[in-house]
Amino acid sequence: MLGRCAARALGALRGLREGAPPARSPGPSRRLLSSEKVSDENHSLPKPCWSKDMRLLFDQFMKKCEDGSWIHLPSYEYIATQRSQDFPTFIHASELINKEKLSQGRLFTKSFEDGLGFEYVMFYNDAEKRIVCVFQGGPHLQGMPGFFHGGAIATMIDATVGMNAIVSGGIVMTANLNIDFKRPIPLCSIVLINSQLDKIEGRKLFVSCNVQSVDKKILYTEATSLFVKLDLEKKFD
Ligand SMILES: CCCCC/C=C\C/C=C\CCCCCCCC(=O)SCCNC(=O)CCNC(=O)[C@H](O)C(C)(C)COP(=O)(O)OP(=O)(O)OC[C@H]1O[C@@H](n2cnc3c(N)ncnc32)[C@H](O)[C@@H]1OP(=O)(O)O
Repeated sequence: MLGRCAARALGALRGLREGAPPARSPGPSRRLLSSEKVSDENHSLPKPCWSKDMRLLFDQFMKKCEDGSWIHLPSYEYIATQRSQDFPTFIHASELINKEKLSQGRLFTKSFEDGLGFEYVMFYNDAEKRIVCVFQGGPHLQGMPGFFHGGAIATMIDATVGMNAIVSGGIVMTANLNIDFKRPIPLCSIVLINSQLDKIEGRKLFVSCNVQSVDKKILYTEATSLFVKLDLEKKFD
């Protein structure tokens, strides 16, 4: 059975999509799909730009979802601005940023054309408090020729450990992120980002992660992070 915090966070994630109907149930999605079905709405569903290997991994994880031990996490480009009152940081941002600009806000990882930037899908295991992200990076994420930019890797790590912290703790922000880049990651390869909630101390959530090749033979990156649950009474300057 899904923990209360995880259920609430998952329900909120679904309801945050621009124009999305309110989430009927905060429980996990039981809608099982395979890579043959293509959607351009929920970005964590198979798209034509996903490689065969990415689809294969998607199908393998969707199989693991069948007994409820793993949950396929949804992912959308836009966060409904009408829900922004729920988030103190957004309230502050809306005071500083032009309303029109704010309405153009889009999740950074979703700002590239299909296949050129960040293609990914995340799966959550509530019993083990971990998330696996299957990431296919596109050619526009290049740093050193032929390899991913370190900032692109950091972004995907932050997104994955961040999602783990959100599902475990609710509304959080990254306070600290330490990354060891051990091997360069070839451009356009598919990797697994394995994140794990290590401990919770009051408002602090400690999440670690590694980035591995799909065959798990190469350890590319390791990271540790600290997320802090936002104090809803506090105003940010
Ligand atoms: C449930 C609904 C979910 C809705 C989700 C909506 C959309 C989801 C869609 C996609 C999500 C994708 C995931 C993306 C993740 C990306 C996250 C980010 O990138 S966040 C952006 C980068 N981070 C920031 O800008 C944060 C800037 N910092 C701050 O705002 C603040 O410092 C703070 C982190 C909020 C903490 O400030 P606060 O005043 O609240 O706390 P304190 O300072 O009192 O600290 C509390 C506690 O933590 C310790 N702490 C704080 N910072 C650090 C640090 N850097 N290193 C070590 N320890 C730190 C501090 O010492 C206190 O500890 P203690 O209580 O023991 O004294």
